[in-house]
Amino acid sequence: MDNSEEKRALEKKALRQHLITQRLQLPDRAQRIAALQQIMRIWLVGRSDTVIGAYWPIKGEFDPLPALHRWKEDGELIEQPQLRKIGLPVVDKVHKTMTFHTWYPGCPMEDDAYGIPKPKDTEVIHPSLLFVACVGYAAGGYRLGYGGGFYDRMLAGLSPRPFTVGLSFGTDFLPDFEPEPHDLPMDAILNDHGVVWPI
Ligand SMILES: Nc1nc2c(c(=O)[nH]1)N(C=O)[C@@H](CNc1ccc(C(=O)N[C@@H](CCC(=O)O)C(=O)O)cc1)CN2
Ligand SMILES: Nc1ncnc2c1ncn2[C@@H]1O[C@H](COP(=O)(O)OP(=O)(O)OP(=O)(O)O)[C@@H](O)[C@H]1O
Repeated sequence: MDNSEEKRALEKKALRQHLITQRLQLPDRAQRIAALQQIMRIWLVGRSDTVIGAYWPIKGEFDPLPALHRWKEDGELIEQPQLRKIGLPVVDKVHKTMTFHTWYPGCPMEDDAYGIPKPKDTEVIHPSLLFVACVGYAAGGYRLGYGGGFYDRMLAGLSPRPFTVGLSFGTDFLPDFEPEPHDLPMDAILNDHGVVWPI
């Protein structure tokens, strides 16, 4: 790493820390969460996916699982022939890879190498739609994550790629974010105000 790259990495680290602290302290967190739950549910009505990937929330991330669980139950009401499935990420810290495994409420869980709960011994699934947690987001659908590069690496190796939807709070917008060559933009970004990408 040369000096300018090192400076950039340190700035990104500080930015992540700032955004995570701000997110944990949001004074109107409950209202923002309620708004984004509604927005997610309405957005999902227009989609025909049957397998959706999401995440187990950490560090004050928005929790996508209540809206997805309702989406799953709605599928049973309309008797969608193929049962709807929800998956959560399982990471391999050594090879830096990520797969998705079935999750259901009450599913046995265990901690992954980063201390994030993951489904224990459930089947691998291949989501056509992925909800992705954002630490920050920017114009063009760009996302700042925790710095593992798991989504970029996984998406770069998938064909066709799943449709990717970043979930964020309005306070996480980064007006000056400069994407790096490996950054793959999200297909859409939702926050507590609605669909903010594409605009
Ligand atoms: N809830 C949730 N689960 C998720 C993700 C996510 O963003 N949110 N991921 C999305 O990818 C994957 C896990 N990604 C991770 C990426 C980095 C670190 C991590 O520990 N990073 C170092 C800092 C690295 C750096 O800044 O250079 C650290 O925090 O010490 C942990 C998990 C899969 N599961
Ligand atoms: N397609 C790829 N192939 C190999 N390495 C990659 C690829 N995409 C990203 N990386 C590496 O992953 C690391 C982290 O990237 P970045 O800082 O963009 O993470 P992030 O998107 O914020 O984090 P995350 O996706 O884990 O939440 C970088 O060092 C980058 O070189």
